[in-house]
Amino acid sequence: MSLLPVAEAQARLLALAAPLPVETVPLVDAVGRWTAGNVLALRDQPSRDLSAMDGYAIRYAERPGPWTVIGESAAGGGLDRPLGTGEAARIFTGAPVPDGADCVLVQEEAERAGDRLTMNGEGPRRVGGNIRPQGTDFKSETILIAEGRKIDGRHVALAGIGGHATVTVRRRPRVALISTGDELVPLGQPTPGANLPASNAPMLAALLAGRPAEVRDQGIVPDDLDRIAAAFRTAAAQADIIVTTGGVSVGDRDLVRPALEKAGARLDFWRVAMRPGKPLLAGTLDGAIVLGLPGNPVSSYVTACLFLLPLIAQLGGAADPLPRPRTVTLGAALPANGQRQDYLRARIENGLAFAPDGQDSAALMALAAADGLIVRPPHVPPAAIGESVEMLDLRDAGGH
Ligand SMILES: Nc1nc2c(c(=O)[nH]1)N[C@H]1C(S)=C(S)[C@@H](COP(=O)(O)OP(=O)(O)OC[C@H]3O[C@@H](n4cnc5c(N)ncnc54)[C@H](O)[C@@H]3O)O[C@H]1N2
Ligand code: MOO
Repeated sequence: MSLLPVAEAQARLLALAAPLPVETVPLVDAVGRWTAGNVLALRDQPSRDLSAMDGYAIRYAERPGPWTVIGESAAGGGLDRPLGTGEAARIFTGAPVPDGADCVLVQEEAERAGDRLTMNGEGPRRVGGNIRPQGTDFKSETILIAEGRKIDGRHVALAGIGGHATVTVRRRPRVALISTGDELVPLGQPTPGANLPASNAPMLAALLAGRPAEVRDQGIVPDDLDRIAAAFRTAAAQADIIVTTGGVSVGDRDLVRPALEKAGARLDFWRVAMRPGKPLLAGTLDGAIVLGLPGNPVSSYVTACLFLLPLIAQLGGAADPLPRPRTVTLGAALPANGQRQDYLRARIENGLAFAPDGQDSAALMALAAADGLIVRPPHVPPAAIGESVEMLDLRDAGGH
């Protein structure tokens, strides 16, 4: 099999993923998930003409007064009768404007003595001054949040004001994590000889924390065909996504691919034209989607950002599941690139992007210090200082 271009591999992976069934949840619980349909306003906002200021409801043509104050309109309340000629009403921010009034005189520009009110200053600039007319933010039936948008606090406010307490989203995918490798020991355990803490699964769990996924770590499985195949079958019975790390390259101990076949999976692709992350593998096993990430921690992280997060977004019904790069300006030159799309760990300093040495796919120091990944397409020529390049933000990877 030759190396698949990154965009093609992403498209093939997402094509394996149909959005999950819907569920209706309280608005706040939907944060970070994607709307499963358009969210329509159930009411006008404002529901009627409201005052934008504390002051007096008056008739514009009657400035500068005097007026007789006949009552009060407070937020949630109102005046029990329309204003007549020469009449004004005390009014507060958010309170309904009484019939007969057409603007609000702010109290800083009002002079009041008992019931007698006069204007003291410029007053409202126009008919309708200091009034928020009914339906100016939105009218009933307006699309407040389009299908497939990621919900955040702004949408909670918008849908909430629009009359909703709940929203319909997709069920969270269940993600099973399997770490493969004879050399691995759980975090914090002794590492005699060439043993190594198994940091990939905790790293992935951390990447998914706060995102819509139910993560289950199935632990470490040694490099044994039958045991990896058995782990696959256990995972397939309870997960929507099975993520393995390690064992996807070409060594004799790289058994994830044969174990998948043994478990009865269908391989969709293996090996992508990217650095890091070349040996990435994807397939399906029963109803689950299998993503085999390379064992090198940086390769694992970068492929998770570029494939696992978009997959979760796709299953969640995101309209735009792929991460969006932004343009940055280079602070140091970059060499020409080879046949694989490069994702360089980069820092932003004084507004310029630098990709320091230490780009090895096992080098966690550079990853941990990085602000983003500079994307270098295959076969691009050298890039000079001041040139624009694309960068993926590592703080917000995937699933808009
Ligand atoms: N002859 C070739 N060798 C390699 C190729 C190749 O094309 N031809 N590809 C290289 C590339 S690129 C990568 S990336 C690695 C990925 O290999 P695997 O996915 O098979 O990973 P492993 O060999 O199992 O492990 C690689 C490395 O990562 C460490 N590791 C593994 N799991 C974990 C974990 N859970 N937490 C922390 N670290 C982990 C492991 O100890 C190894 O050091 O293959 C190249 N080789
Ligand atoms: O693709 Mo590997 O991730 O270059 O080291």
